[in-house]
Amino acid sequence: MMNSSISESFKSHPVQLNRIIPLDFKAHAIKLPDSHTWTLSTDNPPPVDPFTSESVPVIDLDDPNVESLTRHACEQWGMFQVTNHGIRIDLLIELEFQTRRLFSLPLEQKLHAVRSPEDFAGYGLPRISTFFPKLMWSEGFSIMGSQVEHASKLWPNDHTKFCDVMEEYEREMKDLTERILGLMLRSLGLTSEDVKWLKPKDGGSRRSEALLHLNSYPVCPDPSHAMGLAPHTDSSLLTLLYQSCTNGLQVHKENIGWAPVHPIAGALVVNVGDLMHILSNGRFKSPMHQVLLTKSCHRISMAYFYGPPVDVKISPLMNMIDHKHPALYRPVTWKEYLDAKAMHFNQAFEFIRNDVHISNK
Ligand SMILES: C=C1C[C@]23C[C@H]1CC[C@H]2[C@@]12CCC[C@@](C)(C(=O)O1)[C@H]2[C@@H]3C(=O)O
Ligand SMILES: O=C(O)CCC(=O)C(=O)O
Ligand SMILES: [Fe+2]
Repeated sequence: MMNSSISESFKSHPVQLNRIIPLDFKAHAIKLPDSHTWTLSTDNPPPVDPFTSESVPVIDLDDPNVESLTRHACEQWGMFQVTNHGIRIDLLIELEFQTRRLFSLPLEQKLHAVRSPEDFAGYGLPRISTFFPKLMWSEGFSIMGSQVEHASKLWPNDHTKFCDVMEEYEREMKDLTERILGLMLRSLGLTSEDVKWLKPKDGGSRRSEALLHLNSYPVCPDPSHAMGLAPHTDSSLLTLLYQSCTNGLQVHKENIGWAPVHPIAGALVVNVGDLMHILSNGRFKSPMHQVLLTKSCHRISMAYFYGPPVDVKISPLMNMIDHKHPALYRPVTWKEYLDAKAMHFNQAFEFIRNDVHISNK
């Protein structure tokens, strides 16, 4: 955990404090400050009508056709919701309770656990805030393991329950993410032999890594001129998101535009990450998504970013390559990819494309 890909990437690309420390949202509940006023482009088509058009697929993990449904969802959307995933509803309720408990603390108390410029863990603005002139109307808390140091700064005598819940959720997410990852790979015709790195032998540094990130989007005085989370793709292999019951998440789909991801009680959202896009040689898309705000609901969400062990190079899988489909990307570790993202944001793929960097031997 000390030398994780994520921690190493933050060390190489520190974040300025003015892109870490959130606003006191409660003190600005009446008027949106200029620092948070976005000129939102009008070239997006209006959001699709939820009753007439296609929406993000919902897959029952017990469905006999689960593999082909998964492949279709990953090729067409890069995102789907899963039900019958086996995560206990009381754990999800407790997770939401602890998350709301954290974000409802006064700002000065949350700042006791603020991230430092070279660290990924703790309280602060989304990392992608460095790429925009205006700030987003959101705050977050990043966890790897139980994050006792930061939690005990928030609640000096009363952090055990928070840490226990987060740790239990991380354990459950790890198993479920690996199960869904296996499903995605089988749906592409791959066997466990093809992806041995997925289940590395325990011990040493060869362990998959993950980050649990809690997101909070307070009620906003002027939602149409503010941004919850700007359009981005996830820098993971796979992200599992619990969005509780508030609206706001949208995913971008070719020929459709921005489509809302309607909350379904107890369901989890699965998001294809950039590394899965690379592994599948572009066959599975890592989709753009964003979060818009509302005037009346304080949205929270919990995103579990799953990635490969620190020394594994991710590149298009052999089975995805032939003379018609040459390898589009060169091999990268997760750290190298996070660094490319920290420098080039949504253009990161361009920097690891084969035709840009190396000539094929
Ligand atoms: C493992 C990850 C995933 C990161 C980068 C790194 C650590 C921080 C993560 C997030 C969490 C919040 C949304 C996001 C968009 C952000 O701003 O910081 C994520 C980002 C990404 O998916 O790129
Ligand atoms: O809040 C959400 O639903 C989206 C969060 C997200 O996209 C992220 O954390 O990467
Ligand atoms: Fe995301």
